[in-house]
Amino acid sequence: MKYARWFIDNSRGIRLNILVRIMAGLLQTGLALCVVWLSKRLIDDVAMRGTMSEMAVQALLIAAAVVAGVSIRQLNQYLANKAFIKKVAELRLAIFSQLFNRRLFEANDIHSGDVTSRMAKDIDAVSETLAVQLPQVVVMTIQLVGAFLLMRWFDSRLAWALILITPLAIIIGKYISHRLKRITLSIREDESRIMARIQESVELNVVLRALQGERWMQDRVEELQDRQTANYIRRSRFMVFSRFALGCTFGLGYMLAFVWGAYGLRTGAITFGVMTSFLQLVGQIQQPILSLLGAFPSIIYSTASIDRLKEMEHGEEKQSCDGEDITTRTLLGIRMDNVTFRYAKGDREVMSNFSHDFHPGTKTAILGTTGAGKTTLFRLILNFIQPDSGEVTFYGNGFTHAADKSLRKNVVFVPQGNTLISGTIRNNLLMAKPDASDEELHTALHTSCADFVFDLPQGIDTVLSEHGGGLSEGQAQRIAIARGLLRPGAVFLLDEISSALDEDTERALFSRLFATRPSTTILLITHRKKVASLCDERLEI
Ligand SMILES: Nc1ncnc2c1ncn2[C@@H]1O[C@H](COP(=O)(O)OP(=O)(O)OP(=O)(O)O)[C@@H](O)[C@H]1O
Repeated sequence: MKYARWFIDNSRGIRLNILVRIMAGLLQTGLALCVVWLSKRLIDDVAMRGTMSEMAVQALLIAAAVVAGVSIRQLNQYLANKAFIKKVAELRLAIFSQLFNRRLFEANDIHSGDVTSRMAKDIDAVSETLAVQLPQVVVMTIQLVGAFLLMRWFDSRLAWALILITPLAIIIGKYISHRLKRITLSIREDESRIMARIQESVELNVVLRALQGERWMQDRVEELQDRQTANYIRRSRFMVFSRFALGCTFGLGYMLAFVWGAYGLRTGAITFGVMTSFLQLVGQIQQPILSLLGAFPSIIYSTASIDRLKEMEHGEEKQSCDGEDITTRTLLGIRMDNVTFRYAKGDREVMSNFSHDFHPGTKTAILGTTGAGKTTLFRLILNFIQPDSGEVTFYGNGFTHAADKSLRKNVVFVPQGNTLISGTIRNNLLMAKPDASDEELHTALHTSCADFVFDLPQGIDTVLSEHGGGLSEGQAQRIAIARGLLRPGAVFLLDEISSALDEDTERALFSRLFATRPSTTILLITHRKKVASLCDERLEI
């Protein structure tokens, strides 16, 4: 039921397309049944007693119905492709935007390689079911009912005999669906693990080679690959078995119709026309049933994918107000009152009853041993994580507000490490302020001591590869600082931004920064005493 709800909710945007295809499918069914009826008339009435011209008219009618049927099928195919492409794009965008709303630093975070796999394979699987398979199932069901009713009109006993096979198909289907879903889930999970390993191998290629860990990594991928292959084969065997069982059932059904018809012809109970119709109708009942059986595994696979996509929706970031950014022009201070925090239940407390007041406009150096909780402090201020108890409050001239996502516009955060993306230096900077003028970009680069950019042959339009590839660590760090400087914000959170800089550049950087931002409240994490001595306050964590 929950899957039905998901499909209904997500059919938005392609409902008209689906409706048109169902109507077209109905028309197609009507035409196919018309062909059956016209064939019967051609044989029983026109061929036996009619004139040549009547026969020609009848044959033309059949040909027209056949051509119309084929045209509608092609149109259906085209519309199905269109709906599929549209749904994939829509779902991908929706899931992509959720990436920026999910709660961060959760214990059960999904691996980035897994996210990539879900965004490709799972989205394709559910879109295929939603846009292609399900509408086809509706049409096939209608076709089945239509053919059944027409057959009942010709000979009700035979129709019932054939339809009795269906419960058998349902029982077999139910038996395999449960196992099929389990195998599919484990195939998808392994796919995610493989993608995660591949992604890490690309990203940490140099490290792996230096550690001579290539063989180790290849063995891990091979293990996963072997397990996945075994599951794929298990699933195929399962499908072969089920198709064999169902194929036999329907094959026998066809034979039953054939023998029944032959017997009827012998006893004179039916005409040659009825016999022809029988055989056509048996085909028309079998074909939708077989198509339904074909659609069945894909639908099962896609329910596994829905579960995996839903997992990505979970854990929306908390926000106290209605999502509007709050921007304040006053100087801002940050007060931490008795803050206690641990990352997950059972973990040790990273912070216990921590209190401190970062006064408006002050520059505070935050020092402490590795793992003491300095970065965690920044995450709390940015509200990426929330205290288990205690409060983090922003305050200023007549302004007080609990730390919240809506206040992020007032905070500039420059994390440690290389955080540049591929593309030009300009684009890396514009990410922080899309409408920044050239002058603003130049000023930011100068303040962050990144003047070296102007000496590059392509200057600010130099193209970088992944993670700012093409630059040294220290150069990338300074561009990341310039990017932060383009943001508005009365509070700067700088996490070891000068760790890759030489002493002279580091001193120049902080003196330019403090000179150009005299009233900005700056919290900077550092391990260097010299940097700390440039600040108004020191906080040991
Ligand atoms: N996402 C997380 N999940 C669980 N524990 C975490 C997570 N991030 C950090 N921790 C733990 O919280 C503690 C504080 O980490 P934090 O990154 O704040 O330290 P730090 O003082 O910034 O260290 P460093 O100077 O090495 O950057 C560490 O013991 C770390 O193991």
